[in-house]
Amino acid sequence: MTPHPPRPPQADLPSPGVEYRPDFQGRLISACCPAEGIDIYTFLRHGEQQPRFYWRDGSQDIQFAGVGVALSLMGWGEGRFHQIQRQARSLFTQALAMDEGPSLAAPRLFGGFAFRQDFVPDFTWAAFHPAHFILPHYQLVTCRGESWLTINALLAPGESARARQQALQEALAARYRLLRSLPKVIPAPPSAPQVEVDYPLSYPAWAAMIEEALRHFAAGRMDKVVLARICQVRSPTHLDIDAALFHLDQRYPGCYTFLVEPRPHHAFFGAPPELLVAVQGSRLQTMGLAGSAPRGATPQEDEALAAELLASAKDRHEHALVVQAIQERLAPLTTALTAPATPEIMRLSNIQHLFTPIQAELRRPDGVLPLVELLHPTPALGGWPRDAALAFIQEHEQTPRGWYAAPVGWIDRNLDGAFSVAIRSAVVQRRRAWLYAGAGIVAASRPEREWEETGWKFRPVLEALGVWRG
Ligand SMILES: C=C(O[C@@H]1C=C(C(=O)O)C=C[C@H]1O)C(=O)O
Repeated sequence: MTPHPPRPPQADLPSPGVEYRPDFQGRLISACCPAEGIDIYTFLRHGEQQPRFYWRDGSQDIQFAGVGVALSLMGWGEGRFHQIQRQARSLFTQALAMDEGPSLAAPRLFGGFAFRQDFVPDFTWAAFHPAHFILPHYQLVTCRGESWLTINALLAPGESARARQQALQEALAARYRLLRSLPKVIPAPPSAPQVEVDYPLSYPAWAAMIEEALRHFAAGRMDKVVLARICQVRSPTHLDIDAALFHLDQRYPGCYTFLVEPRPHHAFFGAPPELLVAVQGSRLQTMGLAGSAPRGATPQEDEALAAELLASAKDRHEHALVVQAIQERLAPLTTALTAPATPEIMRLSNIQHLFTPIQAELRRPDGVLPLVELLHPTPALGGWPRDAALAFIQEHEQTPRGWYAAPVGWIDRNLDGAFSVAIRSAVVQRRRAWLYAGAGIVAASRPEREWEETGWKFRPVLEALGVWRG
């Protein structure tokens, strides 16, 4: 008997029957129209019985929302980034070019990745996958006073493009009229007075995990690890995600508010301040964000806390590891890599951080996903060295991270896009929410201070759910 030839690496092979194939499932066809007068929260509320997506980049004054599914793309294991890239490329290169609107209105994929490639959905993350992107059936984009409504679908092999285009335009016009006729939704202020809030990880267990990390540092096995804990909220009534998003948009205007709800009532949302990476053509933007201090009660106190943070050797070290790792990973792929030598302060309603903006030009632009793969997780969410930190997290954190601290964002038809890291976030199923918050641990960390810091980081989502209790 001849021996079997060695198996080729599995990572990059298409999974037959699972990966999107334009010749089987159909080619992308879409139509768009200006959507003057349609408000994004009204659009989202109207779609609440369907999968929904939302993304807001405060720095660009841009909001995207999606409702329903024209196509789902998934990826598994080590090859998950490549699998999504390959499917997105076939989707957009094979798309039928009809009714071209402005690039703002063009079809986009929304989604993200689990923190780990070996993610397995558990009860909390039942509707999530290791990599999952959705081309929404309806998509609404608003940017600096302009808004566009887009309808996306797949044209089955053999189907008439002209007839389908006509049908899509009629459906789009009908949806526009319907959305215009609905009363504008202004989500009520968050309020959940009778909720139960608990923190499943006790303080002694947290302190023991940190002491163990300190022993690893002392033994020279690691320099930094980001450790997280969770907060569980149970409410007698449904938690109002739309109100939470609205609140986060108002309260954290510079952050990246997101919602990924792949199945109704399985919503993952949050308002991270941290961009993992944005790519447009050859232009790349990212940041180092690590090192945290509370906000002061007065402007003077705020300034004093910021000055203390900038002068803290522990926080500067924690921050420098992030900036160095990002620069090292990007260096071979980029030119004109710039990062100021001294961090700035990023001030949010609940916290202040050390922040280093980083820019570069890509030598061989190929969209955003290869950069997401390269950078995730930075030492701001994993640690340093990466493998040792990830192994430590896997062994010692008691709750799987799911999609917490992982990339969420969007991809456009050029495969460009933007991804934040899904922190200051929660996964919500009707009356229950699980919030995640982590902190970077280095040799000079103290368990009680890091416990307190994770407490400040729960605050945005607790407030957004109407639950904040000092
Ligand atoms: C891990 C989180 O935040 C990260 C950790 C920080 C820190 O340790 O100072 C700061 C910003 C984020 O990169 C979180 O919010 O859950």
